[in-house]
Amino acid sequence: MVRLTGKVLDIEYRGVLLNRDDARTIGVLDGDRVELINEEKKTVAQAFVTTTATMLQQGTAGVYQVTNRRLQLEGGEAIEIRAVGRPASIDFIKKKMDKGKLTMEETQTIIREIVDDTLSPGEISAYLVGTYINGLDMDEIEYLTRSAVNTGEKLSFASHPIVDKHSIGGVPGNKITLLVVPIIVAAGLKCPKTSSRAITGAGGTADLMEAIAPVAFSAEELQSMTEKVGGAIVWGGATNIAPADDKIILYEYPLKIDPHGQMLASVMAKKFAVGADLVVIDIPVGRYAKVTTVEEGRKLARDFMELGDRLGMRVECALTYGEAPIGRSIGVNLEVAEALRILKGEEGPDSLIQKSAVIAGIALEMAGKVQAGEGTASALDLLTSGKADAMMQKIIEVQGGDPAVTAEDLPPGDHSFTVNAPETGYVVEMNNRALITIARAAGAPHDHGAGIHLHKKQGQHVKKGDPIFTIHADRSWRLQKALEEGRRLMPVVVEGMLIDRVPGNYWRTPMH
Ligand SMILES: O=P(O)(O)OC[C@H]1O[C@H](OP(=O)(O)O)[C@H](O)[C@@H]1O
Ligand SMILES: O=c1cc[nH]c(=O)[nH]1
Repeated sequence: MVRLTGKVLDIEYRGVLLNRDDARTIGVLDGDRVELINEEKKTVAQAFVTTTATMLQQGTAGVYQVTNRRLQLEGGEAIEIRAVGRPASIDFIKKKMDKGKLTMEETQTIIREIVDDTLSPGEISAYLVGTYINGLDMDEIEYLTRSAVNTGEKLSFASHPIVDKHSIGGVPGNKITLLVVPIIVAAGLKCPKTSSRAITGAGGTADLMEAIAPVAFSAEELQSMTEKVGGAIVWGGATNIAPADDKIILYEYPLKIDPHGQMLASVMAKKFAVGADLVVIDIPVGRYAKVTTVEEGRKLARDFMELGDRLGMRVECALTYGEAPIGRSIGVNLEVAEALRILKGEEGPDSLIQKSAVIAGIALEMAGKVQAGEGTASALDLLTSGKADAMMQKIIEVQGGDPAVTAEDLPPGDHSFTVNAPETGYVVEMNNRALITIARAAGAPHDHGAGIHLHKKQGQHVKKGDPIFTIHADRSWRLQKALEEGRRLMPVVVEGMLIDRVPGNYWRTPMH
């Protein structure tokens, strides 16, 4: 055991930086694990070793911010450091990479070490890719779900039922939670909704909600907000509810992957941990969605229901149309503005209103609020009567946002480019995946003004020169990046007499 002086490094990363001479004394090489002890607080972290003796003064250990959250150093305290062996999970990750079946104990160890920040980004990615390529069977998915819940906190409500919804994502513009949750709560049900940030998309529900209210709350706060107004829409990554989830999503996001077993566990762990009794799952089906055929969607629905049975939750799934974006907007401000307009009774796209009403309607029927077959109409009634809007205002307020927020407070980015129809004809294809790539290149979801507004949708007739969609960005270099992606991907196909024109010169005239 070696004693060094702790120095907090103002870098949002995990690990500890050691002077190469101290590393030699401790007996570790760059990348090895060390245990760090600050009085009663301990953690295991990866050591990074300086290549010169002067980069970090000998006798000092530089602790990165993520690791310091466990040690809580202010700087200048003496900390004890010793070498420890490689994490136990690495053998289990290797087992999955070799197509093995993981036990409950092995899964629990992997998840515990992810939550404790013991595993390095490379090891977490190896685990994810192992599960992506070799899959997880239903036992392994149940172990993963239980482990994700056991490593965090659970909510416990005195009155039931607790109703929840979740979308598997994969379709752009899917802002339905901003309508579905207030409808469910306006019907008198409790819905403590936790959402993730974008995984494969250009804006997850947590990203969207954050534009109008804080979303980072503890499990206790989520419970008390739900008890007070009936519901809330928060970011799962801040709650300590299934805390492994967000740490896993962090490595799925750049790869744009959402492995089947991880997705089931991620969604259902969040439902189980909030104590949900009744759950509606939205499964968008479309050529460029996560689920490409109805058969695949039915199989996934059965998996969700089986997992629900094993965990004691009643699950119903809706296979929804995922060929085209939902509504006419993609990206944070554009999507939230579209949802707020509908809540305020202004006109909005049918695809968004109908989908939200169908999903909320299933929840109302499951909870016995209405007879079977009457859910959609009842949900629409709650939406058009303004009751869902009043409820959304309460939810925004209880989360610390401004309940008077309107669509006008959420402007699209100033830098824009409109793509016009090259020919008269029909919009025969909208490639969802390409639209997401373009929106992300424009800066979504980090830049709230970034995204795409669709003037036309699949199947609509356009005249030559009609605007088809506008890309918005907060920064001009981001807009240029988005245009490069657009030229490469050609996300919209208008079919008239001309099948294609190379290069597509409709990308050439910027409109501001
Ligand atoms: O980025 P992609 O992969 O599209 O999906 C991720 C989104 O889907 C789910 O939506 P919700 O929480 O049910 O609204 C997640 O929580 C997240 O917001
Ligand atoms: O919350 C979610 C949604 C989709 N996929 C996941 O892995 N988690």
